[in-house]
Amino acid sequence: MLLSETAASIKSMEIRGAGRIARAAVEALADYAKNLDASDPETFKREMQRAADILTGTRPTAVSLPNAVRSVMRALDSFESVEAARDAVLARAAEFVDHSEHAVERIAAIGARHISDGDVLLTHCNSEAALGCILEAHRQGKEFEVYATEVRPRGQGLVTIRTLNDAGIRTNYIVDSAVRYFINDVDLVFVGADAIAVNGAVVNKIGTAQIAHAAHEARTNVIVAAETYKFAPRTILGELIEIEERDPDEVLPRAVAEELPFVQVRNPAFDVTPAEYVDLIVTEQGAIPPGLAYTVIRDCLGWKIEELR
Ligand SMILES: O=P(O)(O)OC[C@H]1O[C@H](OP(=O)(O)O)[C@H](O)[C@@H]1O
Repeated sequence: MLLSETAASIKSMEIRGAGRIARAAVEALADYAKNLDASDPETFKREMQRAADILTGTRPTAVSLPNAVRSVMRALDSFESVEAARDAVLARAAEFVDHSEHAVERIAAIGARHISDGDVLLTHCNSEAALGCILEAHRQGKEFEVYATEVRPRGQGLVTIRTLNDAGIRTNYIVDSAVRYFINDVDLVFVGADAIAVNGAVVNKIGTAQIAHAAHEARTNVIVAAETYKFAPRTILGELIEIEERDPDEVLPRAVAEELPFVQVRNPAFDVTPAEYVDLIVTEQGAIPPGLAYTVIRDCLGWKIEELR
């Protein structure tokens, strides 16, 4: 796939899910590097940076995207020839994809430990990391039931219920607004993350904060499954995660909206769940309380404060 095609697919959400977006971007960068005809290393680096900017500009919220792109671009910090730079990019990209795939497996193994026989789980949206935990617990023979939300407006819940159904897991499909109605039947909420701030706040699909709030009120634990590259280093400096607001057409057909000139359709794709509504974040490095998010940024992402400016 051409770089522009990957970028378009990420933007249109044909490629979606924070982890998948990160891997697709890195693979597109590697592909671009493979075919890039540059006369000197500086030109190579400049062209790569242009490609990196196109990819990171597609969706603003999932921090996995800039983190992944930056981890590959750091290969270009020092190099002697175009060939050496190309090899370094390809090696870094392969390393990232491998790390990402292993991280999802490791999270599944750690997260599954928190699921017990007889549990009723609730999941929102379609998170590879969160579903990995649920599927792994099922694979281990644990008997449980899942509530999965519809996920307006894009309906990612349909992907989730297909996966759960194919695995043979008993699933209840509910509209997003039915969460509080059912929350007292739920033992554990399992969701993914698009970004995690230094204060442990979790940015995830719109509706997650409402679910976590209802869970908090019902004393139901909320577990977030997220690879370490979803933690956002720049939040150390007080930077907020940008919340993507998508096309109103996703919510209301344009023809209907046009008949209602006083109505503005708002379509934020994500919301922020405060750390106090999150009980545990499962990463590939282990499970941590949200208050330890800073240590993940410091120890796993390997960026010094000076580099963040
Ligand atoms: O990386 P994984 O765990 O698959 O997904 C993490 C999150 O990414 C998705 O965003 P979108 O559907 O791309 O907007 C959802 O918000 C999901 O919870």
